[in-house]
Amino acid sequence: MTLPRPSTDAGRAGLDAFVSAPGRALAAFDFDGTLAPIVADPRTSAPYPGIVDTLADLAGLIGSVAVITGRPAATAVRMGGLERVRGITVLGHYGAERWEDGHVTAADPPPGVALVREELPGLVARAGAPEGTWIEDKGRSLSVHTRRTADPDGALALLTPALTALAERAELRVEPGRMVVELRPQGVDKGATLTALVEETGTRAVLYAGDDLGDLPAFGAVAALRGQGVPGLTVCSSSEEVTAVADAADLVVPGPAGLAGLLGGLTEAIRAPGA
Ligand SMILES: O=P(O)(O)OC[C@H]1O[C@H](O[C@H]2O[C@H](CO)[C@@H](O)[C@H](O)[C@H]2O)[C@H](O)[C@@H](O)[C@@H]1O
Repeated sequence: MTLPRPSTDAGRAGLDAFVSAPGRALAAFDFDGTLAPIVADPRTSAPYPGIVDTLADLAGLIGSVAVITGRPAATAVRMGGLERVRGITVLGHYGAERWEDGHVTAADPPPGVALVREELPGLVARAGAPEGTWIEDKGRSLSVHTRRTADPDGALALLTPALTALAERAELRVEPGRMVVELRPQGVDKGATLTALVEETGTRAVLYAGDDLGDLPAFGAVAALRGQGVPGLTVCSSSEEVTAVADAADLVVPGPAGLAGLLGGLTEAIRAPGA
């Protein structure tokens, strides 16, 4: 299997460094839209067939593997069967939660989350949310999904002003995503989380793959790490729903299926260098 060629010089250098010194490489992945295909009902998400086995193979060859997700850490582990990947770190809620070896550590959520939990159903109803709008309560954040409405973008446009006002009152952050708006605690994002993990693990080459706007801070972190002498590769799991991520990536693969191919190619390239 031939490895795809990143479109940027920095991405090519990142890929070369990753494959040539795998023992100090970190591969980190978003979950929904990256490891798991997008589905209409978030409660039914599942990894792309075979991708977790491929990830487990790769994990045995490189320094560190992580998933950094907007989901609660334990939810991503359960939905993904990620406990099968030896040594994996799963950072949930953009890094506010950490799952390792079956244990979750996290600080308490700020009080604004309880305020949003109380007020969100009434606010969504008063705003005239169309049928199919769904509130996902993730414990330390809440998301309003519109994918199952007749006009998801229109529903988001209708609801976002009121959601933004509620987030301001609750001192929470508004996180836009694929047919979803999330109200979540401030002070953490995937970029800071990835940077901290790179420092903690002594990583010398980093790969980050994502598909949505919430992944762009991690792409920014890879760019900043390059400036500090850590080569890196950003990978977009592409969709027609979000083009900004492809625009920012060194390498674009066609969705989770394309990522599965890339992971297989990396595994082969590390096992048989120069083949
Ligand atoms: O950081 P991620 O792992 O990508 O999580 C981001 C959000 O993913 C989920 O929503 C998205 O995936 C759903 C299932 O495919 C889809 O129905 C929805 O439209 C997407 O926005 C999840 O439900 C959210 O809580 C996550 O924040």
